Amino acid sequence: MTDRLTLIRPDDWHIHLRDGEVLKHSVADAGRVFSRAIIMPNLVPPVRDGQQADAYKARILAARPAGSQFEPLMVLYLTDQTTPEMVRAAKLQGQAVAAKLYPAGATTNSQSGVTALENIYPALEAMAEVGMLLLVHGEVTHAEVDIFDREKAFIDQQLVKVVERFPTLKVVFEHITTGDAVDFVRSASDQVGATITAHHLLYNRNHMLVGGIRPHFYCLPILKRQRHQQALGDAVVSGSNKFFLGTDSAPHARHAKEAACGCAGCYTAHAAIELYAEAFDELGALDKLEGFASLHGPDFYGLPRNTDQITLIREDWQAPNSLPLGDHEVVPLRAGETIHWRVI
Ligand SMILES: NC(=O)N[C@@H](CC(=O)O)C(=O)O
Ligand SMILES: [Zn+2]
Ligand SMILES: [Zn+2]
Repeated sequence: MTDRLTLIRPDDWHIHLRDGEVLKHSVADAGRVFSRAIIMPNLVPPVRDGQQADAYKARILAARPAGSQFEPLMVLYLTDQTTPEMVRAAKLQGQAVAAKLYPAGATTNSQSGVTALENIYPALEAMAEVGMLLLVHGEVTHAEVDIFDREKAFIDQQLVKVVERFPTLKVVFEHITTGDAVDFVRSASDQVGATITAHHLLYNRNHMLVGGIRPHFYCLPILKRQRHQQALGDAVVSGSNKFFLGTDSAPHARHAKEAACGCAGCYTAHAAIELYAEAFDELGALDKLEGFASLHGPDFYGLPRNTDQITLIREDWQAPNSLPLGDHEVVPLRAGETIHWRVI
C-alpha cells in the first residue's frame, strides 16, 4: 500500500475565487498547493473583456499571502455581445487564455450568458484563429429538460455542433458528470478535453439526497447516479490525457446554501488535492494522479509543466466545520469529517 506520494506540483484548471473581501480567503486556499489556476469569470457583473480580466487579475494578485507565487490564468465570460475584436485584443495583450460559455441561466451568475449559440459564432471563429480555448458549462437550460439530463442534452444539441463547426478550436468540457460526457470526450478529436471535480469522483446523488437533503453537496451540474460516478472514475483510471483536474471549488456563504432555496456550489479548495488523492486511492489508481493533476492540464493548454513537487502522505485529519469567507463563513466539503490524505 502506498502511503506516500510525490507529484509534480498540480494546477487547478477550474476555480471560482469570487471578488472583494472574499479574495483573501479564496486565494490563500487556492494557492496553498496549486501553482496556477483557471479563474472563472462569473462575477456580478461578469468579466467580459481583457481590461476587466486584467483588473480582476490585479485584485487576485494583491490578495495573495506574502511570498505566494500563485498564478491566476484569466478567462473572458462570453455574452451575446462578445465580438471577435474583444477576443483578439484580450489574446494579443495576454489578458486571457480562454473564454467561457455559460448558457444563459444554467448556473450561478449566468444571467448574462449566451442565449443562442449562433450569437457567438464570430467570437468562436476568432478564438480558433488566435488559439484561445473555449471552456463550456455544458448544460441546457430549457425548462422541459430534466435537471439530471441537462448535460447529455447539451452534448446532443450544442456541443456536437460546436466541435463540428470549429474543428481547430480547443474545447474544455468543464466539470463533466456523466458517462455520456466521458464517451463524448473520448471519441472527440484531440482538441477536446474535460475537467473532473473531486466531488463528482467521490460522490453521487444518493450522498446528497438519502437520509436527508444535504445542501453542501448541491452543485451544478448536479451529482448524478452511481453509474455515472463510476464512468468518471473509469475515465481517470484510464490515464487518458484528455481528462484533467478542475476543482470547481465554488464558495457560497453558509446562509446562502442552508436556505429554503440554496445556491449551487461546493467548496473544496481547503483540501482539493487531498480529496483527489482519496478518490484515486479508492479507485486503486494513485499512479494516475500525477498525470491528471499535474501534466494533462498544462499540456492541453500549451503551457509549461511545473517543475517543483509536492508530497502527500496517508494520514487522517479533520476538516474544519467552517472557514472564514470575507465577512461570512463557508462550510467546506467534508466539514467536521475525516480526510485521509495530507500534504506535507
Ligand atoms: N458549480 C456550481 O455549482 N457553481 C458555480 C458555477 C458553475 O461552475 O457552474 C458557482 O459559481 O457557484
Ligand atoms: Zn459550471
Ligand atoms: Zn465552476
